[in-house]
Amino acid sequence: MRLVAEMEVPGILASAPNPEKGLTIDEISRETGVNAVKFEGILRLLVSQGWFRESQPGYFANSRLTNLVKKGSKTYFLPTYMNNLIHQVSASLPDMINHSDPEFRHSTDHSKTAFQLQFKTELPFLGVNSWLANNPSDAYGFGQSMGAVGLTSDPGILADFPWEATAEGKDAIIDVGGGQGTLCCSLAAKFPHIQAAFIVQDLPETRDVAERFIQSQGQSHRVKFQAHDFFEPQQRKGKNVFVIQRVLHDWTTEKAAQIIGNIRDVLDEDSCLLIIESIIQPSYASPTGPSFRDSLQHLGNKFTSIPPPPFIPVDFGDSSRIQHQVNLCVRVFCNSCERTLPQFEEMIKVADMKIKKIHGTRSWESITEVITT
Ligand SMILES: C[S@@+](CC[C@H](N)C(=O)[O-])C[C@H]1O[C@@H](n2cnc3c(N)ncnc32)[C@H](O)[C@@H]1O
Repeated sequence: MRLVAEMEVPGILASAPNPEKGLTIDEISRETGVNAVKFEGILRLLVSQGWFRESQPGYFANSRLTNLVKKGSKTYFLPTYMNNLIHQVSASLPDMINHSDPEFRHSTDHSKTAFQLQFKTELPFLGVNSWLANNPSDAYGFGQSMGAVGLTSDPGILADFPWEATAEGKDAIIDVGGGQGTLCCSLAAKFPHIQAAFIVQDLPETRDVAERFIQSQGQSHRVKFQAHDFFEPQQRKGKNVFVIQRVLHDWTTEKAAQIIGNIRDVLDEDSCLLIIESIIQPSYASPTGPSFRDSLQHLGNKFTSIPPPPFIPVDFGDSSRIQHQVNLCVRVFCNSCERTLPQFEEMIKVADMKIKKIHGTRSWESITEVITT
């Protein structure tokens, strides 16, 4: 994917005399200078996964998916930066899990991961004084990639939660560890009537990528960046909606509890905390279970374990692939994980809080409302 994205194959096929028909492998080879025989096998594999089409024997054309890897598209950094980094680091996953030192194998330290093994560094991947903090171009690539991931989850997150009612009468919606501000920008664009300010809190090195992104979305007047270390006391007090998305999965239970504890300290009856993150379900399948019709009766606008029909896994198999993939990503980079419901409850209990409600969404993540005990 990195190869075709960097070679700008989508653009080359889009400028073919007939883009529906596309180009032959020899024509692509003439345009790009790569070896036709070597490149054809790569294109065929990508066709089999839907990334391109073979419009007629020997002709390759763009598919709808190709737009995702087009230069200039919002998702361009996934094939060209993040997936590449994930592939490099994943190569050391076996050496992390089965490390010769038992202390390393059982460590929960975020400096004892596949990332440090692969990159031969002592620095943790992200956070204060991390590898990202010391490598601005990587911080930029990572910020852009997180923004692209946001595009995959924002539609469901926005559609399946009462954002306008929750923001009513509030001073601000504050996205803690909000990266480049994708969620705030998506919320601001979809809900023009929300009066509350949108604040993206993240480390100072994220400011540049965040402010550029917010400006590119035309939201600089409503969405503001604020440098804030979430291990320090929360500075924003008042009537606020705190949101924390895809952050707690980067940290151990104790550290994650510390992060939400700092938000808990400023919560009162006029403010709330929403955790947006996946909840991992078991993957076993049983030969017994309700009919499809009865199973679907359990679907509703709240998190619930839907009883699977016979031979369908509890996590609905491949539908939960992204959650399991992200689970391993945070393992290789941060020595942490996506949580199961009991692990989620444990983290919230350690922070001396409790779950009010878990909202299932059509995204791959749930929205968990958390309150003080
Ligand atoms: C996995 S990214 C998630 C970003 C964003 N919430 C999203 O969903 O796209 C984790 C974010 O936490 C930020 N972060 C890490 N350590 C932090 C700290 N100590 N204080 C504030 N933000 C931090 C990183 O800069 C990064 O933007």
